[in-house]
Amino acid sequence: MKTILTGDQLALTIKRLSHQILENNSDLSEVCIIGIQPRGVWLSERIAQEIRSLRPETSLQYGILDITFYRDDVRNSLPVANQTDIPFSVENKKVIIIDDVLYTGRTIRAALDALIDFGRPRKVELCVLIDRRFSRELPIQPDYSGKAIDSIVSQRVKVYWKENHGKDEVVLL
Ligand SMILES: O=P(O)(O)OC[C@H]1O[C@H](OP(=O)(O)OP(=O)(O)O)[C@H](O)[C@@H]1O
Ligand SMILES: O=c1cc[nH]c(=O)[nH]1
Repeated sequence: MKTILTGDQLALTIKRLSHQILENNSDLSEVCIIGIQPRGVWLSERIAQEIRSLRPETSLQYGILDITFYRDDVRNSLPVANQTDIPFSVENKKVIIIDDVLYTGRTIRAALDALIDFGRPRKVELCVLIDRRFSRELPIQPDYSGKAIDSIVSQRVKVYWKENHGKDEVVLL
């Protein structure tokens, strides 16, 4: 096991990603942040919280999206859906999709399909905490990346969150 990000590094990375999103989007009224269920939501909530504290005067459009029934891969177990909550229109907005790990790109492909059911965004960007680069099976790349790592198929990135696991840490198993 190798630590990719310690708790302190993770906190700094989340701050950086939030600042980069603000740097590229001065007008937050046109922006929607959407966390991918289940694991992307831990990250998206932290980023949304950070952006709200940096821009307390604006109300951030924040939602969560389940992609279970849009996946193109067969799972061994019965699929269990999570909640989707997008209480605003994405029509003509800039949507920033947030997930914890980008590996093959299939989750994000599914997320794009699921998102389109809510309208036609003007632009969609992708923000991930860990980019397992050179592992993609689809032409999908992040616009905001916490850390890009090299890894092999037998490895797995695991992201631990205080709220769920009692600690903040990212490891490569
Ligand atoms: O780019 P991809 O290959 O789609 O992998 C990335 C996804 O994998 C993880 O989810 P999850 O553990 O639910 O998916 P997995 O079982 O495919 O790893 C992670 O939270 C990402 O959503
Ligand atoms: O390493 C990986 C690959 C896909 N999903 C994860 O959560 N970790």
